[in-house]
Amino acid sequence: MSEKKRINEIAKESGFTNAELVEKARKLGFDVKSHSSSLSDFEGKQLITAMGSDKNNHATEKKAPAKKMPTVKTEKKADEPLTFKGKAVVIDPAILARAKAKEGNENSQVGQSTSTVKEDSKKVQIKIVASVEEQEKAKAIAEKVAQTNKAVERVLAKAEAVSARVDKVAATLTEDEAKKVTAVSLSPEASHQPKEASKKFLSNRPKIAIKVVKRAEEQPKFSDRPLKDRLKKEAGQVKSAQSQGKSVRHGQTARPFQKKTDQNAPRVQKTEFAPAAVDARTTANRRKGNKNRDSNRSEAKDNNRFGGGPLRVNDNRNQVRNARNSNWNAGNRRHGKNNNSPVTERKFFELPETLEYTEGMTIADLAKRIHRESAEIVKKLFMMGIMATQNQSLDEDTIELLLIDYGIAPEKKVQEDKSDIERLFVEEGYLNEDNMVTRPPVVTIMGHVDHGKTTLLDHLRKNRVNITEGEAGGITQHIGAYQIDINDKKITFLDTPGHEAFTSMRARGASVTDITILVVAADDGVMPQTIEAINHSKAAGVPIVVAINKIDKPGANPQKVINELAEQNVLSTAWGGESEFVEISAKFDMNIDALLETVLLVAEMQELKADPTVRAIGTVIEARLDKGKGSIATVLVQQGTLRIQDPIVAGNTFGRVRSMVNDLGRRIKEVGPSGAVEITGLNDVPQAGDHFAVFEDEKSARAAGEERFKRAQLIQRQNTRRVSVENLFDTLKEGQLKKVNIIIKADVQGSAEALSASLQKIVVEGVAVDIVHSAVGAINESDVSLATASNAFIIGFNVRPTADARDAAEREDVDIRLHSIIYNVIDEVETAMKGMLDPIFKEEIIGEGLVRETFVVAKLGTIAGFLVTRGKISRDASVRVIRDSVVIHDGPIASLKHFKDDVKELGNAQEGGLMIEGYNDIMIDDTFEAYKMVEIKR
Ligand SMILES: Nc1nc2c(ncn2[C@@H]2O[C@H](COP(=O)(O)OP(=O)(O)OP(=O)(O)O)[C@@H](O)[C@H]2O)c(=O)[nH]1
Repeated sequence: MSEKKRINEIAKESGFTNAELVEKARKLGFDVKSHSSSLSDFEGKQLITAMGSDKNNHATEKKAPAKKMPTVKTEKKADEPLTFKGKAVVIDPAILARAKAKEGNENSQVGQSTSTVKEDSKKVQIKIVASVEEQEKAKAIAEKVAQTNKAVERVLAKAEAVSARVDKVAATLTEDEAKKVTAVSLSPEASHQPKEASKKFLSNRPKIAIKVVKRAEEQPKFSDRPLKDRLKKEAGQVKSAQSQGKSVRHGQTARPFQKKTDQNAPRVQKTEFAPAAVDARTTANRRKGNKNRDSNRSEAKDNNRFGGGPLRVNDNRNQVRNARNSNWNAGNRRHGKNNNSPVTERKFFELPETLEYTEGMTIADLAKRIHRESAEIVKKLFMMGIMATQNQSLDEDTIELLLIDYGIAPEKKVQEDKSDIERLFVEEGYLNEDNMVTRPPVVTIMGHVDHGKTTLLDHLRKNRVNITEGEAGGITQHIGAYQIDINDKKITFLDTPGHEAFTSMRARGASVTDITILVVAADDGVMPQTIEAINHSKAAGVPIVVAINKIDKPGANPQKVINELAEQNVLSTAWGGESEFVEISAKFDMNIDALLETVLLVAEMQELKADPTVRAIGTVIEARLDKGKGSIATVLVQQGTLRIQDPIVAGNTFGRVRSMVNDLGRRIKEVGPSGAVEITGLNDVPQAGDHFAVFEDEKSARAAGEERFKRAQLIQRQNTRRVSVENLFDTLKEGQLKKVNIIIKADVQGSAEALSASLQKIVVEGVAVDIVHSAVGAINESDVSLATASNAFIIGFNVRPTADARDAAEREDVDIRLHSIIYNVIDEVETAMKGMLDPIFKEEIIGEGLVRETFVVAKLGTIAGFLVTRGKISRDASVRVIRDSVVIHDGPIASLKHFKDDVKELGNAQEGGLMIEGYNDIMIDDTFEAYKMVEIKR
């Protein structure tokens, strides 16, 4: 059985190509289609034989490479990985044969190969030498490194390793690149290099050269080319932009440039493109006014990077990032707050000529208004002796001082003080004239003790209050005030007899009384409290209706009362005076109607009007705290109408009217002018005499109430200054007083009158003395109360204040002057009014001492060793030296010592040393008394 073989198998075995064999087979007449066609054993042999005869025809040409190649391969195997044209070769005899045949065909220069190899080897050597020469620096470095043998060996070893790596890299390179790289050592020609050449190659450290060559070639491959291109392109853009006169944004041009420059292989780019970059940057800088210092700094960094060497690519990249950041930063700063550009100077503002200020402005507010720094104002205030911080509120005086200092005319802004409810009582425009209606008079009953005030009030309440049927058993409630009807007209009575309430209310600035009924008992006549009541009424400018009471009594003498009242300047209209006189009997209801009609008449004369349409304002008559209901206040409505749920401010309290009860105990929903009601709903208890006002809403009521409370506390702390002889002149100077109010209390009427007449004669420009009250008797509480209400001071002539009055005066800070010589009184008041009152000092002896020893100290003087025999001797006292009962010296103490220590004072029975200022003649057994000058209150 003959075996069959495929042509490709024969080709493998014979070393011929499939095509050759197929072609030959066809020529021999075998039936073959391709290299996979089969031939019998015989045919195969025939084919080989035929091929063999052909081969012989070209023997030299083909065999030479065929035989040499394996040799080369063998050599290669020993030393290096098998490569062919720089590619790894698989060791397969058939492929090798085929490849060889192919190469033979391509070159057809088998005979010349040896010489070519030789030439190439020379080239390689020349090239190596050349490259070594070119890389002198590298050599130098290598030589330095190779100063020790070990180092040289290490370098050589490294070179070998690099060589191996180069081979590896070359294997992966493209054919062209491989050609370049292996031109030195890896070309097929080079592979034919003898071993000696290889050794020589190594000894000359060709690998280092190769390394350098490789680096030089790699550089452009990885970064140089594209970067160059980009740089060229962008530099071109910059140039073209410049040439077109376009503005080149720094951030757009300089930044990309930096990036390129940094990534580039150093020298080439620097020399080639730096000028363009500088141009671009210069342009940008010029446009920005050279503000961008950072960009210059980053430029310097760039320059430094140029010297960094090609191997620091990554480092450069980082720097590029930094440079980019710095550029961005620079760009941002241009727009941002941290601009490094020169600080813009504050625009100068002229000071205003006038400035409308509000009290309580802070320094910062003021600084803003006058366009000056707060610090400047703080400094200015400091120079003026005022320590303040910029957020501190300034008072009116300080603001005005400051503005005047700046040359600005201060103008206080008139602000509506919502918390100032008092203004509503005097403000024009709060009331509407068109809505005005007649209102009932508010009457207070005053008079001396037991003259029948309470009897009259009770009688009026019980018999005149219009109690309708079914109303609380006809019993009126005591709420502090009530209203009666008489001839369809109403009269409001304040239910507090005496003048305490009257004065206390007046002292609080409230003036609710329209008419005073002065009750004088016909059987008793004018008594001290009658006079006080008269004076109170006069001081308040309230008309008096005199009720001569108890005319039913057998001993009643109305005429006497009229006469006495005339002495007090209370004259009947029948006598040409201003007061109405009515003779009554409160107890027996005589002439009460006449009294009430007289009151109404007087009221009519007064033309008492009110506007019931406005929000209510009025005065607190009484107030108390009820355990169940809380704060309860009786308020007298003076204007407007008070309604349930009204937001209200009363004194320093606030709230909403929760309930209203009238004098009949009836719950009502509203009350008009001159009506008195008891209200609940206030957050605290107001005081009698406090004003109240209804607000538009609870919020503003609360705000006003709180503000008033705050201010009241402040005033309390400031301890309100009352007029006294000491501060009289200052008070007059401040323009607060046009009248000096004086209350005179004397031992006898004659003295009081004489004093009163003398004081009224004092003439001080623009000021008049007003004797508010002049009476006989001790200074009592009522005098103090009147003095408080009238801002007066009291002169006691040969009289003393009662203990209560003294306490009250101290409490209310009322000045009481006690004298026994009229001239002294007049002199004091006149001096005070002229502001010439000198303080009075009194000598106060604090202690005595006895000199027991004297020591003379050079340069110092005589020191007296002494014993304190009475009281104490203090350092700040003066001493009077007494010898044989005669005062021989009087002067201040220079030093006081206890043993060697300086002391402030020495007590009784203590010993010490003493020096007297300017006196050294002190002797043993001299005595001395120590005294101080103490200012005494007048
Ligand atoms: N005969 C007579 N007695 C009267 C009259 N009015 C009052 N009285 C009596 O006088 C005394 C004192 O009367 P009051 O009403 O308490 O006098 P007051 O002024 O209120 O006295 P004080 O409350 O102490 O200030 C009482 O006993 C009354 O009865 C009157 O018109 N005729």
